[in-house]
Amino acid sequence: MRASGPKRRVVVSAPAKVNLYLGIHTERDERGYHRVDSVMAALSLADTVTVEPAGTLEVVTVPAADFPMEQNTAYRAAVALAQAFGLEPRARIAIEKRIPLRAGLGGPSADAAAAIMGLCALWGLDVHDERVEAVARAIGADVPFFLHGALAYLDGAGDCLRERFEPLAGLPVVLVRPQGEGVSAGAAYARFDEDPQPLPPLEPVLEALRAHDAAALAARVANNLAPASCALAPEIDEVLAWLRGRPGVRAALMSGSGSCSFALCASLDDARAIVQAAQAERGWWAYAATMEKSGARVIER
Ligand SMILES: C[C@](O)(CO)[C@H](O)COP(=O)(O)OP(=O)(O)OC[C@H]1O[C@@H](n2ccc(N)nc2=O)[C@H](O)[C@@H]1O
Ligand SMILES: Nc1ncnc2c1ncn2[C@@H]1O[C@H](COP(=O)(O)OP(=O)(O)OP(=O)(O)O)[C@@H](O)[C@H]1O
Repeated sequence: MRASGPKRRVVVSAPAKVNLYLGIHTERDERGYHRVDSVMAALSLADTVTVEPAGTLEVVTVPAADFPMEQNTAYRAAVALAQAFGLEPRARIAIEKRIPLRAGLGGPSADAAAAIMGLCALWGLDVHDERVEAVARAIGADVPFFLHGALAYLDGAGDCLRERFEPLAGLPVVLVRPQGEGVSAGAAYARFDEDPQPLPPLEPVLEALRAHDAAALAARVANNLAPASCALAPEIDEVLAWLRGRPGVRAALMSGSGSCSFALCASLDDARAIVQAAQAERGWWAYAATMEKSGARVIER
């Protein structure tokens, strides 16, 4: 029988997300962060984060990152978590990357949430402790979502949980990211400020999710950050127009700050056919995902 107490090696799944609704307000908080209404869904596309004890703090990624380890959200999360609890951040964190970067799929945030979850298990901390929540929020606006489940509405800076919904687990979602640099979230918000867009209706989206109604949801998804991101990366519009003309697409929308877009599909076969066509006809990155039933979660310890 396994002894209770701190665990020795923990493997955590770090799922990507899409924003089914993103409404950016012009109002900002004391940090300069915009007020945001955000509805996010976790997906079956995921990084894998393995956390184990070590002499110092080390973060390695596969494939290797092109930026210093100290800038990795998982590294920053480990330092902040240890500091919040008066511990030394002694751990090795290995991240298998599958979620594309600068895509609006929340990869860096998911990795941070998974690292936090793994370190809590390793160090015997309660992941529901409010200090853990504060650490998550300090690392990135999307990080708290991944600690809270699979389908949720958040407000504040997009980091305050307001409502959780029964996951639409298994719902097919195809992801398509055009070639190019992608879009950084900060750049998209800065562009938004130059030409703020009206808020789309939020309540109909929440009603569709409360009713667990995927068809009603598809008619209501919206993102008012999309015009800003499309101005920075016009190829996003090309992807959206292409997606909307494919068989089986119920709705297509840019995720988060882009440059990845997604389509809610009638079937997984439709999603797979779209992946093939996106790769063969356009050379775009594409992935046939489904909605998940949980956010970041321990898969092995
Ligand atoms: C676009 C979204 O992904 C939608 O889910 C998020 O709003 C962004 O989440 P994120 O990548 O975790 O964002 P962070 O790393 O916290 O912030 C990156 C930058 O985006 C801007 N930012 C982010 C969130 C927010 N509510 N207002 C902002 O203005 C800030 O300039 C910030 O410096
Ligand atoms: N764990 C990580 N994985 C990938 N990139 C990371 C990680 N930690 C820090 N980064 C940095 O974050 C940058 C991407 O940030 P950005 O917020 O634009 O990403 P994103 O993939 O669009 O995610 P989001 O949807 O949360 O905005 C990378 O270019 C890299 O420099």
